[in-house]
Amino acid sequence: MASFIRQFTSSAVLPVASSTSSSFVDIPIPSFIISNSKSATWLYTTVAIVGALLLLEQSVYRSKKKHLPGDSWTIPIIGKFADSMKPTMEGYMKQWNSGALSAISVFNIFIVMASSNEYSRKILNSPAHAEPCLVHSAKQILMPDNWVFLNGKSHVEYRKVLNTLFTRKALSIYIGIQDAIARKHFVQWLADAQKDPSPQSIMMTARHLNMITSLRVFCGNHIPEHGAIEISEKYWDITQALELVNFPLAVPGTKVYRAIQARKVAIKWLELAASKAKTSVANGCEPECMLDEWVKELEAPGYKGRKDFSDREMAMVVFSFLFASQDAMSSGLIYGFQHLADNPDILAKIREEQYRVRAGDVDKPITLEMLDQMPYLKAFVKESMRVKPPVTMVPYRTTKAFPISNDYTVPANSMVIPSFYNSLHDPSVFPEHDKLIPDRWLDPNSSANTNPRNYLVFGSGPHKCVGIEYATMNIGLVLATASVLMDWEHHITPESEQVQIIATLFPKDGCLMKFTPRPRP
Ligand code: HEM
Repeated sequence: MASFIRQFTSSAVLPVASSTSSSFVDIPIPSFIISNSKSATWLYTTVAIVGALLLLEQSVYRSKKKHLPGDSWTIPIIGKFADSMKPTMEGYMKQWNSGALSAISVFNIFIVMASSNEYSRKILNSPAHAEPCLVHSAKQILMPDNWVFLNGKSHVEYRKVLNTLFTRKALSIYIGIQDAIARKHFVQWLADAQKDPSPQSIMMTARHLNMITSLRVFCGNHIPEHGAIEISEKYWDITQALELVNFPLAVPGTKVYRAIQARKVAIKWLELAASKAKTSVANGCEPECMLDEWVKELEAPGYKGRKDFSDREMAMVVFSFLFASQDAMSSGLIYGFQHLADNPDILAKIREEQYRVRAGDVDKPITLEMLDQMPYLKAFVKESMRVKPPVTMVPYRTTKAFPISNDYTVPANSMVIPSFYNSLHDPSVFPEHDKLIPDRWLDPNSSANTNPRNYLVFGSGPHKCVGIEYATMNIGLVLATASVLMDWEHHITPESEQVQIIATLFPKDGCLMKFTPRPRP
C-alpha cells in the first residue's frame, strides 16, 4: 500500500481539457497507468493494423475468387497450408469435384485448380498467359538458370536440341543398357528374396533400379559405380523436398537444404560425365550413352543449332531429366508391378506376347524392333498409367490476367494448376474408368483412342514431357523382362488401393511383393 501511495504521488499530471472535465484537472495520475496507457496505445494500434491487414487479406482473396467454388474465407496468413503439407487423393478429388475451376489460397498465394479437360488443356496450351512454375523448392534445387525455366522462343529453341536425344536412333542405343541393368537388378531381387522370403516393399528397390538405369542411359560409364550409388542414395532427399509449399529459407535442417546438398553431389558427377563424353567422342569412340550422343550430334555436318554447351549446362540438363523422371517413372513402374500381380489374366497375356516375340528365348535382350511387335505390352503400360497417373497435376503461374472462361479471369501472378485425373477417368471416354482394361487401346475406334486429348499423363502443349518414348519404353521393357524371368505375388493390405503422394502417386503400403524365379518355357 505504501509503495502504491509513493507511486501515486510521484506521478505526472494528466492534461485534460478543462472545458470537458475541469474537476479532473491536475489530478495526479500514477506513472504505471501512464506507461500502460502508452503500451495500450501501441497495442491498439498494432491490433488495428493487424486487423486491417487480415481484413484486406480476406477481401483480396474474395475479390480474386469471385464466384468460384472454394472456401468463402481463407485461414489468415497460412490459408490451406496444413492440407498442402499432407496432401491426400481424397482431398484433391474433393477439390476437383467441387467445380471445373475452384479456388484456394496458401500463404496468400492465390491458386486456381482446373479439373476439367477443357480448362486443364487451356492452361497447358496458353504460353502467352501461363508458364510452368513447379513448386518453389524446385527452383532452389534445379538452380534458377536451368533450361527448364526457359519460356517462349528460347524454350522452343532449347527443346529442339533436346528432342534429338530421344529419336529412334538414340533410343536404340539406350535399350541395350536398360535391358542389361534390369536383368542385373532382378538377379539381386531374387537373391534377396531367397534370403528373406517375406513380402518386401518395392518402393526403394524399384526407385534404385530406375535411378541406376537413368544414370547409365544418360551418362554411360562416365560415372563410376560409387558415384552412381551416391547419387541414387542421396536422391531421396530431393524427392522429399518437393512439397507444394516448403519452409521458405533453405537453412540447415530443412528438407530443401538437404535437397540442395544432394543436387550438388549429383551435379559434380554429371559435370565430370559431360567432360568425359566430350573427350570420348573427340577420341573417335562410338556413342554409348545420351551424353555421347549429344556431343556427337553437335558435331554432325547437318547440325545447325547451338554448339557450345558447357559441362555445367549439360550436367544441368541431365539433372533436369533425373528430376523429371525419377519419381514419375518409379510410380509408373511400381503400379505396373502391382497391376500385373492383381490381374493375372492380363499378366498371362503379357507373357504370351513375350514368349511369342522372343521365340521362347528369355535371355535374348529386347530390341526396338521386338518392342514394335508387342502392342499388348504397350497398351498395358498406357492403361496402367491412365488408371494411376504418376503425375496428377502440374503447377503453372499466370504471367498476366488470364481470361480462362467466359465468366472468369485468373488474376496475374496466381498459381493455376491443371489436373489430369478427371480427364483420365472421364467415364464418357473411358467406360468402367476405374478398371484396368488394356484392350481399350487396341481398338483404333474405341473412345479412348478417338479422344487422345484426354490422355494427359504426359501433359500437353509446349512443355509436354520430352521423355515420353523413353519412359514408356523403359517401363514396358522392365515389366516385360520381369514377366519372363520372375513370378511375383502381391501381399495385399487394406492400404494397397490407397494412394500416398510423394511428389507422384504410390501405393500407401509401399507395394509388398514376393519374387521367385520363373521356370524357363
Ligand atoms: C512415367 C514417366 C513420366 C511421366 C508420367 C512424365 C510426366 C510429365 C509431365 C506431366 C510433364 C509436364 C508437362 C506439361 O507441363 O505439359 C513432364 C515434363 C517433363 N518431363 Fe516428363 N514424365 C515422365 C518421364 C520423363 C522422363 C523419362 C524424362 C527425361 C528423360 C522426362 C523429362 C521431362 C522434362 C524435361 C519435362 C519438362 C519439359 C519442358 O518444360 O519443356 N520425363 N513430364
